[in-house]
Amino acid sequence: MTILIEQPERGLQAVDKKVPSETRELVLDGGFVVPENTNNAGFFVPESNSFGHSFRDYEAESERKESVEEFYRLNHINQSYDFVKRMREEYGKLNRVEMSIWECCELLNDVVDESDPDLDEPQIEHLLQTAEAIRKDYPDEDWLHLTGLIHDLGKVLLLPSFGGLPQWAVVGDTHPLGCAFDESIVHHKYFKDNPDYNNPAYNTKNGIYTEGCGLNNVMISWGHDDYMYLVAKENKTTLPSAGLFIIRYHSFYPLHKSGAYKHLMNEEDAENLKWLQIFNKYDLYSKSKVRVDVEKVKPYYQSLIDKYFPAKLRW
Ligand SMILES: O[C@H]1[C@H](O)[C@@H](O)[C@H](O)[C@@H](O)[C@H]1O
Ligand SMILES: [Fe+2]
Ligand SMILES: [Fe+2]
Repeated sequence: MTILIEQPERGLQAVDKKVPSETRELVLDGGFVVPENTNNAGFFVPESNSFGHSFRDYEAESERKESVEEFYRLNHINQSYDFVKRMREEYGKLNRVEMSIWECCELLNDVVDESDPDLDEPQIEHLLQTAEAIRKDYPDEDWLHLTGLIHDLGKVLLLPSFGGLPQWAVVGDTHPLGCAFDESIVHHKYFKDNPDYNNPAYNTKNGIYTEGCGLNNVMISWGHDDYMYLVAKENKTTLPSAGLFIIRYHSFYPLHKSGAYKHLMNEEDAENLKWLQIFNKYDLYSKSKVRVDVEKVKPYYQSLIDKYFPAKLRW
């Protein structure tokens, strides 16, 4: 089957990487049939996830509904400004493990994400499904294939050797701290028990920030996105800034799906956001039960790792 992907506007460019203007298709051709549908912008998207529900439907009755809601309750209560600040400082030291990118991919074999209503496969499958789907549609953007492969590697924070953080501190959608919690955030009602909720310094539209200050200056809830961004940056990756932006903000659905918090972006963020929106279709709609042959694709991804990363990284 073929899925048509939303078109970025013609003539607009990302900072390092020009957003291509020709039509791209998300092809999920694993030899299985997925019901398809046309969204209101005229693009084909799969109608249902592996459980037969629509994607990111947090209200649909399913075997995962209750546990996902409980996940967000804990996430919203515990992720405070102070918590995030402490985690960034602590994990910014990168003094836990030394290993290659591929070794980290293999560790994800043992990780299942409890926040995700659409997928219960080991995470390594999701990485390869995302990367391979992008590769089919954007064959020349090798940096974007690699970004797909590594975007969720930060989920190793769940493993004991990385501190064994609870799920609410690793996965799920992200949102800013230090300003009001936007209503578009999944299960928003649980924020009322967050210590920042009634703090007048943090609960206005701008909070501690100024308009256009740039997302780099905004504290985002702690998890696999920001951690992997820190790992990539501190280990001196040569990925373009759009790749780092995707890794850092791919769970920031309130921004890239709902358009909340756009007033905090600067010009560079606005350019990079176009790539993130392309990426998101692959991250979300490539989730399926179809397995990728790891050994077959490994040499290709290893060549990209060698191009953009050192052999060993500090984690
Ligand atoms: O449940 C999912 C999952 O944890 C993804 O890795 C993350 O990027 C999404 O934003 C989240 O909703
Ligand atoms: Fe993610
Ligand atoms: Fe993902």
